[in-house]
Amino acid sequence: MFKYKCLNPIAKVGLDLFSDEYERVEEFAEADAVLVRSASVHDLELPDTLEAIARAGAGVNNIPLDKCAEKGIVVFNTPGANANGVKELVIAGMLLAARDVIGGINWVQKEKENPDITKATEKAKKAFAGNEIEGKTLGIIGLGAIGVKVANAATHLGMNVLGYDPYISVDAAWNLSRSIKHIKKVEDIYSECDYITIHVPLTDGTRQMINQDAIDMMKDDVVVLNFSRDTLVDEDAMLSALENGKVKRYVTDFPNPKVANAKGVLVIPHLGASTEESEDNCAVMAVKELVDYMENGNINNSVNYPSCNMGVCSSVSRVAINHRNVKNMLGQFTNMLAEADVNITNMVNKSKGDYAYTLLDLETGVNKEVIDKLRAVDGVLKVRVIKK
Ligand SMILES: NC(=O)c1ccc[n+]([C@@H]2O[C@H](COP(=O)([O-])OP(=O)(O)OC[C@H]3O[C@@H](n4cnc5c(N)ncnc54)[C@H](O)[C@@H]3O)[C@@H](O)[C@H]2O)c1
Ligand SMILES: O=C(O)CC[C@@H](O)C(=O)O
Repeated sequence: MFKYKCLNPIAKVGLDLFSDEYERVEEFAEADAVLVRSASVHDLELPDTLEAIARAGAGVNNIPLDKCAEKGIVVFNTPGANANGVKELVIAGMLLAARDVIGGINWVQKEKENPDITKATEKAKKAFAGNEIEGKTLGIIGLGAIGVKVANAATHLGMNVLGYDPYISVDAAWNLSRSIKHIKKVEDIYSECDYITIHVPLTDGTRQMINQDAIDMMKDDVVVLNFSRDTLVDEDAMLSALENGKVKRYVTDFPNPKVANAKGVLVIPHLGASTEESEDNCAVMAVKELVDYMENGNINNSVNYPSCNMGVCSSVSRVAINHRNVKNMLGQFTNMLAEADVNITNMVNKSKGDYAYTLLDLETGVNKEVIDKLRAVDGVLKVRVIKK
């Protein structure tokens, strides 16, 4: 029986994929597997029983990835599963920045008891006139699952689209419309675009990437959209730029006390992925990742361990070893098994950065003594007997 804990509400269509072998628990400390959306895991004590965390979403800045890796806890995310939901809200954000629909709707609410509202409308509406986005230039920083979808959609709205991503994946490049101009220097995005939208993960390298220097390079009246994470933007610099008229609108999906009531900022309460479709997609992908890891030891879409897949376990026994990516680990594992007279029928060893993972299919079962010996190897972080 496996125990799982949900740190946030997770869509039922995903949870329904857990078989009777899985029990939902209320205590984090009891869980073998955890599902999470935006709740922070940083301050939680990671139990020794915990094998895996699945982030039903893309951003993993709410999870201590290295701390988890050190404890042999594999962290998954669900790449692309909510990208369409975010794309649609980015397009809505651009339109709301271009046209004062919100000001207009607020005016109607204020005037809702006015019997002459029809006549008053025709006088008042000029205050809410705006611009069209067709023909304007959109710059996209980060051409991953979301950036590519925004780019392609914007071309269909008649925008000129410039894209910047020095680490673009082959898949993303294949999916990108040919009409998108590939930009090599991010400075060109800043200087050429009427709308700029950022779709990069929050890391130490991207934090505050939209800073005073970046804003200084931007065109007057630029609209900046941030559906990625608030700390990607130096919001003090952004608020000054709104104040002095350099930036026309800042559209953000991340309310905080600084922006919530600031003039010129359109603040959305983190709704990018809040669609039934995205929530379902993320939950289904996250649960499938956890089940395959718990039952077969396979790793798909991990952000702190390598991908590793040996399919459904059909051998007598399977053992998984999470370990550091250092030399002679495999040699020690195979020697120990040979000494215990255990034949390895299939084996995969993969690494990602400082961490590695080895899956071993065995012709016979292994006893506790051998498992304890494997656990004692310097650099081994976790040993799991997936099938006895
Ligand atoms: N608002 C929401 O509800 C919501 C929903 C999903 C994702 N997000 C945020 O959006 C981010 C992106 O999501 P995604 O699904 O597109 O992720 P993704 O991993 O598919 O794409 C991120 C892209 O950013 C690129 N990149 C990384 N560093 C860069 C840099 N310095 N300059 C330019 N490009 C860089 C990567 O190469 C990659 O192509 C997530 O990390 C998350 O923080 C927010
Ligand atoms: O779960 C959510 O609602 C937000 C998800 C989003 O921020 C992500 O990074 O995928």
